[in-house]
Amino acid sequence: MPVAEALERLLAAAKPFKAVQDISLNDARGQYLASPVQARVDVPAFDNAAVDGVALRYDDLDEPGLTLPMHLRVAAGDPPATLMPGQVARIFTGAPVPSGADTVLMQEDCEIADGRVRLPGKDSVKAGDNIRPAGQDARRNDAVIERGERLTPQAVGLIASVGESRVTINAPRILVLTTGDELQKPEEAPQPGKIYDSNGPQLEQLLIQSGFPNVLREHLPDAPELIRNALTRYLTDPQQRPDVIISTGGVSVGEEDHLRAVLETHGRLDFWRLAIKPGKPFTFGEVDGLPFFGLPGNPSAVLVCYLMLVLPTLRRACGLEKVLPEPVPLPAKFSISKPGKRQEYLRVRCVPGQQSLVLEKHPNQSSGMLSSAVWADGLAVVPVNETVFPGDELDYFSFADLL
Ligand SMILES: Nc1nc2c(c(=O)[nH]1)N[C@H]1C(S)=C(S)[C@@H](COP(=O)(O)OP(=O)(O)OC[C@H]3O[C@@H](n4cnc5c(N)ncnc54)[C@H](O)[C@@H]3O)O[C@H]1N2
Ligand code: MOO
Repeated sequence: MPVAEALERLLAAAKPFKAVQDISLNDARGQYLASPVQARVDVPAFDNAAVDGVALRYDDLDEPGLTLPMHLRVAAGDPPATLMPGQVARIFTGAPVPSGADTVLMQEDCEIADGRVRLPGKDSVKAGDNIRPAGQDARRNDAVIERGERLTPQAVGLIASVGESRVTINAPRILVLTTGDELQKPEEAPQPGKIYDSNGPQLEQLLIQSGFPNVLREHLPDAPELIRNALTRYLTDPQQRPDVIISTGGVSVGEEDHLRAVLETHGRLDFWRLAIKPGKPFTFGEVDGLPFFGLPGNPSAVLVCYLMLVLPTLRRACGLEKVLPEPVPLPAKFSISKPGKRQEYLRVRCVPGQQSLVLEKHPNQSSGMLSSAVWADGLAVVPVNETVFPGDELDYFSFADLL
């Protein structure tokens, strides 16, 4: 199955997460909103001065050089005041513009001395100059951030500006199951024939960095009975029941690859095997109504499948429409002379070229390697059946944009 079709099916199957949580805005950066935030107030709440200077009525500027006493002084935080025709007010940045005034002059553009101001003529000023109108940033009752949006620091600031101190976020619990008899924990001494688990730590950090911090992790041996028991335990314990399950390993064709069989008997297998490199044995299905992503065991396949297939699906379940960043077309600095049967995601670096940034490929693209993924700053996509020559443009996704 082509990658695009698999993604379409995953997104279509994504059901909104039921697990939501009401949290302090101070803890919300990086999280996905479960309901939109509505402005309680206009922002700014009142017309206010954008500069330090003088507030007046534009029509009072008919006589260039006219010198007037300043009747009022309004600073930020002062209550609203009123200005009569022919009067001017000393005003400071952020202060409410007095009713009756429609223009603010910057103090550098007029002469202020001894409580009086010498005014310029109309030709150097426009009515409304230097006033930030009420509601310019947000209007009362409007949604300032939509459901599904991921909260950036700026979004946190905007939500604070409309008077909200708490938000409701998506809070799915994600169970990560690593499988394989060959795996051992980092704290154990190296054993013959064994390798250290890197998928568990990598996947947990990918989830946390992309806004899903509620991760449970367990390692299981290559034993179908034990895998079934563990699933049953998680599914029947309300304290631990996940909203999503992601496994790594055991989805290929070998005799020790049991995950797919467990999925078929314990739940439902929707699809298996994609034209994606790395990640061919990617598996998707459902267990007890929960989405189940079976990622291959190779660590770089885990990275690519998570970023390109799993994360977009999690984001859609949060309510987000645009689940992948726009790729940037950039010229390759390398060639691939043999067309592939799978869409390939190359670990690349974006480096300065003669005319633009260009893509450099790591010389070793083995899906068992992670050092090339650490060297890389993103992924370049080579479509099925295509060759690449230096200068050909490829779609590039930076890790920073993807996460
Ligand atoms: N006869 C075939 N063999 C394989 C095929 C195939 O089409 N026919 N596909 C290959 C491809 S492509 C991939 S990808 C792998 C995926 O296999 P599995 O998903 O069943 O994964 P495992 O066999 O369990 O592991 C693959 C590889 O990754 C290592 N691994 C597993 N878990 C971890 C972990 N948590 N941390 C670090 N490394 C891990 C494991 O030791 C293996 O070396 O199948 C190919 N074979
Ligand atoms: O699909 Mo695999 O991850 O290329 O080795």
